[in-house]
Amino acid sequence: MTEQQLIKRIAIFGSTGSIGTQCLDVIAANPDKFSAEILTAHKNEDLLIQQALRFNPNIIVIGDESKYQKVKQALANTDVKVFAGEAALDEVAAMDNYDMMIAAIVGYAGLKPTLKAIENGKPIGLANKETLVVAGDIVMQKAIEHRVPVIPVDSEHSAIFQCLVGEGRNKIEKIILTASGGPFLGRKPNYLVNVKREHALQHPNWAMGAKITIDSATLMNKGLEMIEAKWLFNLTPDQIQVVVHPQSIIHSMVQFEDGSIKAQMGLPDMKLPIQYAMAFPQRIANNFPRFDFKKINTLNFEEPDIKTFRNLALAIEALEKGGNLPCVLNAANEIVVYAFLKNRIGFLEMTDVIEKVMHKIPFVQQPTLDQYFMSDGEARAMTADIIGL
Ligand SMILES: NC(=O)C1=CN([C@@H]2O[C@H](COP(=O)(O)OP(=O)(O)OC[C@H]3O[C@@H](n4cnc5c(N)ncnc54)[C@H](OP(=O)(O)O)[C@@H]3O)[C@@H](O)[C@H]2O)C=CC1
Ligand SMILES: CC(=O)[C@@H](O)[C@H](O)COP(=O)(O)O
Ligand SMILES: [Mn+2]
Repeated sequence: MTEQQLIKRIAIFGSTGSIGTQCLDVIAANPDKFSAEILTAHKNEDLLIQQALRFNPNIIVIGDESKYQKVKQALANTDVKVFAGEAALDEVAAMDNYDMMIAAIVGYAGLKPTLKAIENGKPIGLANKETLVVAGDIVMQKAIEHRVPVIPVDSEHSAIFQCLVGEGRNKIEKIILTASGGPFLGRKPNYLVNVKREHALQHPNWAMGAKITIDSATLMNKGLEMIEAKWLFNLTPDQIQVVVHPQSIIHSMVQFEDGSIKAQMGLPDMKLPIQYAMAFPQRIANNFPRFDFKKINTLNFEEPDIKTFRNLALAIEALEKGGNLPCVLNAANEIVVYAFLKNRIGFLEMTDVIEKVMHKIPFVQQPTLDQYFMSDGEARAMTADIIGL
């Protein structure tokens, strides 16, 4: 954003998703502060067209090339430029016509455009945690080289970020990531063996896309978030603790060297961390519902059951060993979640398959970006093969 420009031009990569649509809600509520400059979708061309007609962005990208003609025709009477295909995401991320990227694509597909935006010097509002799980060392190193702020959108990491504002060089003793526990909190394997996608998609506190909702049900989401936190806040694995907090009111906490703990709280509503990342370092007044201590007067905390929810144990193993193991874990997880959503694999089988893949793909201690890409491809192929996809 130039000094004269008051409006921050936002590029939403993944505008048709849960985060993307809420980001557009924030833009719609603050037309004096933000505009939607770039919007991208993968398959949902109808919603992308609607968004383009409403927000009049400069550029849109439809990932699925077979939908290009339909989108182009629908916007024939507008000035919106339409691009299509995976490569277009990288090309558009490398353009100069926006001030901040909101990285809201789900999964590994978000990595390359986010890297392009960083190389292009654009600040990132990062929802796509998989980007840091796959190649966190390279992504954060590039962000430092290009002096690009990576501001977390993920609610827990936004909470930690907010707790750290004003702390300067004060040392973190540990962070405490809160986990809702998902829809199966307290359940044991004899119950989980039979659960189906419809039940697993019922998150108790958050309405989110399908992939992250299944990750929350298996506790893989919290494992991915531990790895995400390591890279965002430069932490060692023993500085990252997970606590189950079923109400999702405390979004996470930081404990400092003197033992003092800071928490960030609020009702579970992703518009708040999205807006915070977009407006940082300012806070913007809004009419989002407020947390009322008189209405919810009990906040509970307990240890995560990693013997039952073994995905979290696998993610901790990947966090501790590092190298390409988090990338392999992520790739295998993306495939098993896809298979579970298609009713091709059971809830507990997901963990067994991920474990096999993690222990079969050759370990690389310090991968290059190309080696991360290769590990991702090998892990996906092996996972699909084991499942029989
Ligand atoms: N939802 C939430 O509340 C939270 C989400 N996050 C993270 O944010 C990210 C987005 O999550 P969420 O919004 O729930 O996901 P959704 O599934 O709701 O949306 C995903 C978005 O990515 C697009 N997309 C999917 N696959 C591809 C692909 N291969 N190439 C390009 N674009 C693609 C989709 O396009 P289309 O719909 O057109 O196919 C859609 O716009 C995830 O990494 C998630 O972990 C983090 C914290 C909270
Ligand atoms: C909203 C958000 O950030 C999600 O990642 C959320 O935290 C999922 O909840 P749990 O993984 O704690 O169930
Ligand atoms: Mn989260």
